[in-house]
Amino acid sequence: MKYQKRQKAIILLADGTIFYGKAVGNKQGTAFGEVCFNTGMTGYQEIFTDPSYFGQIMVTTNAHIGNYGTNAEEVESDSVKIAGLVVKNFSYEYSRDAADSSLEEFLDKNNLLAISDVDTRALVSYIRDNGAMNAVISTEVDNIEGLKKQLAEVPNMEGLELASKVSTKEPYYFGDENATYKIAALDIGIKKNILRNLAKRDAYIKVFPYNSKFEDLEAFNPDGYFLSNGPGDPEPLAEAQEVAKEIIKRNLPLFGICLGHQVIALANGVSTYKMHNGHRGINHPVKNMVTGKGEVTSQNHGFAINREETEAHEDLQITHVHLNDNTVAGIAMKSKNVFSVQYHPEASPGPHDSSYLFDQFIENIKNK
Ligand SMILES: NC(=O)CC[C@H](N)C(=O)O
Repeated sequence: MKYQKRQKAIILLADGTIFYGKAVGNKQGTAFGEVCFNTGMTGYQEIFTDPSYFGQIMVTTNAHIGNYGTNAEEVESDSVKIAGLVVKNFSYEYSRDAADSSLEEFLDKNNLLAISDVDTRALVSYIRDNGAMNAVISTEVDNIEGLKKQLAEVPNMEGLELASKVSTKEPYYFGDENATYKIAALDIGIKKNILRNLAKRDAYIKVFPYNSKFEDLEAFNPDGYFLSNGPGDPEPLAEAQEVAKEIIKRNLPLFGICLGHQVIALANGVSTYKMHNGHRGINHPVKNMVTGKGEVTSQNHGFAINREETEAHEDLQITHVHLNDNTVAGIAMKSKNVFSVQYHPEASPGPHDSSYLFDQFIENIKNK
């Protein structure tokens, strides 16, 4: 048996609640972030590398994590983006032909602190009841008071701008340069599978840093514009909102996913708010209000757009609704070539019910 004497570890929540566990591997250390949970039964590697999770400590509700190893191609960015990991059973062994390393090696390479043997069911039901909050995971189990002090200094997710921490520093290209359509994508935390989905639909994409100006994107002479997913609060993203306003003003084809959707709402004067607990999983039910059809969707967000303000807005239509809590899951502008969704049609991980949204974007470009 590997690591028979593993370090004791804790997760300490901002309200003082403690859950106990053990460090994964030989790791020792401390990591801070906002605690959140994902209910997906599969797709842990995609989750851990999704830039939208930057600054968050991930609790997985699936009881076995690591059992199918990792594969260099199943990433949503070039590194692990979560701040820390909390699991029930961590599998040091893995069995899958396509895997090229164990999850333990993968996390070590990325220097990520993970703790296991935590009663994640109790932890998740606690944070479901008490709402999103900051937390620390640590092997310093005898330094609770010290950890509490440090934890109190960690900034709140509300109001926090994080896109700059994960965005590309320089523009780059994705796909085949001879493709039919050119798309300018603003990277406020973009997932690779969004780029793959656009490229697969005959698009050549230029990806721009979070603080680019509309003119920078326009200089690529794109047929369509895309605003990506990403971490943190959408409210402080003034530059991205400005880009959205300029695109909207010119009635150019625009599609936004998750953080990008929130930015489009803000550009229309609709406010966003922090949810009690976000939506994170791969079986979230959404109703398409235009077709009346249901979709099972992949979701990962802790903020949402204000429903009343969206309803009152004369140029906005609610196209998608989350069936668990009636929050707005998608919007379109009535007089413009602009639409967006709060969830993840790129589905990495997740079901493919919503991939038609990428087709719709390409149609919008064609019809322009
Ligand atoms: N996946 C995302 O783009 C998340 C958007 C935003 N950071 C939120 O938590 O709501």
